[in-house]
Amino acid sequence: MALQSPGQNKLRPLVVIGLIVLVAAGLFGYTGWWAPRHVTSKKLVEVFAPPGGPALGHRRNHAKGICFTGTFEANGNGQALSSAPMFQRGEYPIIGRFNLGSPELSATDASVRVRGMGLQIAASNGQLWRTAMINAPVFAAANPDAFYDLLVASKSKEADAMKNYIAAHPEFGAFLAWAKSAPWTGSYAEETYNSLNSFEFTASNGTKHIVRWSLLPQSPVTNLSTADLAQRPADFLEQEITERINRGPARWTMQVTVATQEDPVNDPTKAWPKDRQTIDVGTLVVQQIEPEQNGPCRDLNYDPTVLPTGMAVSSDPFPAARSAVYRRSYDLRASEEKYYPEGKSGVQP
Ligand code: HEM
Repeated sequence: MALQSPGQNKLRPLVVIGLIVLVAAGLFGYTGWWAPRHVTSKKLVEVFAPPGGPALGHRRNHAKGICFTGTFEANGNGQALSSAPMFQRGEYPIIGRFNLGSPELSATDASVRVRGMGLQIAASNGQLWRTAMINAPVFAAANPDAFYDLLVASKSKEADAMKNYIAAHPEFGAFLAWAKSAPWTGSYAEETYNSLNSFEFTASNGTKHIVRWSLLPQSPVTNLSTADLAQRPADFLEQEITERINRGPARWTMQVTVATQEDPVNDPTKAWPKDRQTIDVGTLVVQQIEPEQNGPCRDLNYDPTVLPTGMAVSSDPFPAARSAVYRRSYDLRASEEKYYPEGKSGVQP
């Protein structure tokens, strides 16, 4: 029988607590995207910087954009999936932003393949749903580390950098195929915007589903030829959307797609099969173009983890990483006072 001194007995609870902390920290690090073997938000923000340096006072990616306001008209059908207050039939105010997927503030609209939309829907009880979506049907990388490696390779001076990246990441192929072959539309109003990341919805009865969502344009879609595109002015998308909304609102159907057990929920490079259940939950109505420089979007960070009751992140590693990166980008641009356009919005990041 082993003998224990009174001192050893006193220490035991501390040792046990220490072990629990170590195991918990290990598990947390294993699941957390910021564990040492993972890329950090600092590196992710820095890798976007163009050769001439970042656009000070502006978003570190999707720098060029145009703000809007309007309403989300919920039809009530979303309640079958989520108890989110903005899924109750009714109208909810929105603040959104059309943008180009580039860190360059001076990018020409015809040169950027990825177009995006940042969106905030506010419920009357103050709860918010923030999302940032793009027109691609799949994302370029399967996880934040791979996305970092892709950005590094795309900027590398080594001739084989991209070739090597593609060889090591065949999953990049789906995005590449879309980028090469998808038609270019002539308007932000004609784009489909996809969440790509998956989230967990919980209905009032406790039922849970993993979902992704998309905004499908109700405006007719006209594709531009390459020749047409080449002739468009540098800011044609902003001019077009401003003129269009001045004439009347633009609308999108918000569609939620429900995953089955077989679907990959933690990898946005993988589309789900076309036959998955979808529910149209309402209509997004863009009513007013707002000033970009000092308007209501300036102080907003479309952090995809800002979610109402009934919505939560899933096992998809992107939203947590994006939250940290968007926060860092926000903190940087807001602290660059000389370049951060002045204005009053009252909106909190
Ligand atoms: C690890 C992956 C990602 C990184 C590092 C990243 C990085 C960034 C950064 C730095 C910003 C600017 C944030 C701000 O200052 O407010 C931004 C904005 C944005 N991102 Fe991402 N992003 C990632 C993934 C995604 C994905 C998966 C999507 C689409 C599904 C997306 C869509 C957007 C859009 C639309 C905006 C502009 C939102 C706005 O208008 O403010 N991003 N991203």
